[in-house]
Amino acid sequence: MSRTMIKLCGNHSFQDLKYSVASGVPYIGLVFAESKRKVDPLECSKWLEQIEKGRSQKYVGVFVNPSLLEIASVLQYVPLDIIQFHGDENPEQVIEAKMATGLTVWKAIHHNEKALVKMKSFYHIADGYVIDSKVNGAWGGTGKRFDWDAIPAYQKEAQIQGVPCFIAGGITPDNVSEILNYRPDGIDISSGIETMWRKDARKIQKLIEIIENFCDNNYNSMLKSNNNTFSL
Ligand SMILES: O=C(O)c1ccccc1NCC(=O)[C@H](O)[C@H](O)COP(=O)(O)O
Repeated sequence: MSRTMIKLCGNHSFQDLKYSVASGVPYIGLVFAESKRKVDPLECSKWLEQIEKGRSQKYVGVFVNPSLLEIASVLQYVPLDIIQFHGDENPEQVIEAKMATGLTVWKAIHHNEKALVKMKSFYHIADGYVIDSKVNGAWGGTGKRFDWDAIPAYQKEAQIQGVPCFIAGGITPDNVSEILNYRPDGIDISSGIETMWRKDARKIQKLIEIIENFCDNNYNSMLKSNNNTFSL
């Protein structure tokens, strides 16, 4: 059983970034769309210069319906590894950006009755998905969860497409155990690791401990049920 991946999103200060990078999670999110968590590319590049991230950690830039120019103006300063499209971009726009930048692209899909059809339209285009809640007037970072019973259908579609599926929206250290029972490839969290809009090191640590314990326990019970033993 593979570990659930973690993306800590919406880092919008030097201190936020330091906490998220130090946690060792594989994905660090930066929002370049209109939001109270929006970061300025130049300022962000100065923070990043002072931070040594782990070799395998990746920076994910979150955009909402961006033009190519907008993406380029961020990439000029910030060495993003992944572009996350969090608006209502169509497949053509995502292909165009993917070709122009050569970067990995993730597509956010907002949970609703048409979401699976939308997800299918990004087959062979999106390199990963973030399934999020949609709240009027906000594209993301709302702290609101959707009906998690819908998760298996999204996971199944991502599996067919051979790409990872992150679940977002209202996840917190207090409810993450519940979502782990759905075995998501990854979780994407912003509000749930904040206190007064700033990343909270204690919440991050609690989140990671819960996920690591859950994954280790499941791995161990899987070994037991397969009757596997290690010999020294
Ligand atoms: O975080 C934002 O403010 C934001 C604004 C506009 C588009 C996307 C945004 N966040 C994207 C994310 O990947 C968040 O982690 C995701 O929406 C979950 O947020 P939360 O419910 O606060 O954990």
